[in-house]
Amino acid sequence: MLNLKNVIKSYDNKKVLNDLSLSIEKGEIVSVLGSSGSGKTTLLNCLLGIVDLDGGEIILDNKDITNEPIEKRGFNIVFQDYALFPHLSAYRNIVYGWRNNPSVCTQEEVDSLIDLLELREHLDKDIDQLSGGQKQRVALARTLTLKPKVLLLDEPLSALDGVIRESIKETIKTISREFQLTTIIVTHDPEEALTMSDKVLILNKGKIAQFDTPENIIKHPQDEFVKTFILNQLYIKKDNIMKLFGDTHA
Ligand SMILES: Nc1ncnc2c1ncn2[C@@H]1O[C@H](COP(=O)(O)OP(=O)(O)OP(=O)(O)O)[C@@H](O)[C@H]1O
Repeated sequence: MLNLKNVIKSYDNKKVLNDLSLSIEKGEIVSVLGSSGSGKTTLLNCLLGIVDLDGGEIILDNKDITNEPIEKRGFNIVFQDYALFPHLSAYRNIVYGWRNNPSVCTQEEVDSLIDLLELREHLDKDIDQLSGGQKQRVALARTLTLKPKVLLLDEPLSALDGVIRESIKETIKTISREFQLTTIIVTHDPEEALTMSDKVLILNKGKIAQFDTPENIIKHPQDEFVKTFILNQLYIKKDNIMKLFGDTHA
């Protein structure tokens, strides 16, 4: 279990994360949703250990990791741009971190990850020969060979279109279930957050507007921000599509 207790982070005397407390169960998929500047990336950076907290604690499996260095936390991230090495093949990218930590994962486990992510036929290809979805899967495989306790994904679907988005969504869900891997996804897209996650953390100006299941957020939005900002975006999308068919009462 991951616990945040009264987490505070300030920049220029302004609280960017303002007293966040929450618990995430092992194996849960949680999306962090909020408008630009709401503190999503800052929260990710605090979890990773890239920036220090100004107050509060981060507890992972009953251990206080607030002051642990990045490499000892057990968090791993797949960045929005995947951060793959363009001069290495897909396979060499996948095993890059594992080669330096071979005790973490067996060759059989690496092989089964490659199969799970349907990458076997692409292993010898250069990175620029891969589609966006294939690059995303290589980045996921590379991170998973390091057996993170918590997987962080920064806007994992933003560079992908329609069908591929849906297939990566399913892949992320499968990985999380199969490995009982706590997964935290940063996104600014309500549809993405609500359809991928067990719970959604909605941030508004560094505070928790609501931390709840997708169903509760839709059926019982906790405040005006959740109602007007998040749900309205979904209704606007739906309205726009219905207007195409001449239905103005969608
Ligand atoms: N290193 C920094 N120095 C000063 N201010 C910062 C720094 N990093 C972030 N901020 C400020 O903290 C606030 C939250 O930024 P953050 O990047 O966490 O938001 P976000 O929700 O990820 O936004 P976006 O969706 O646009 O990426 C913003 O007002 C930003 O200007």
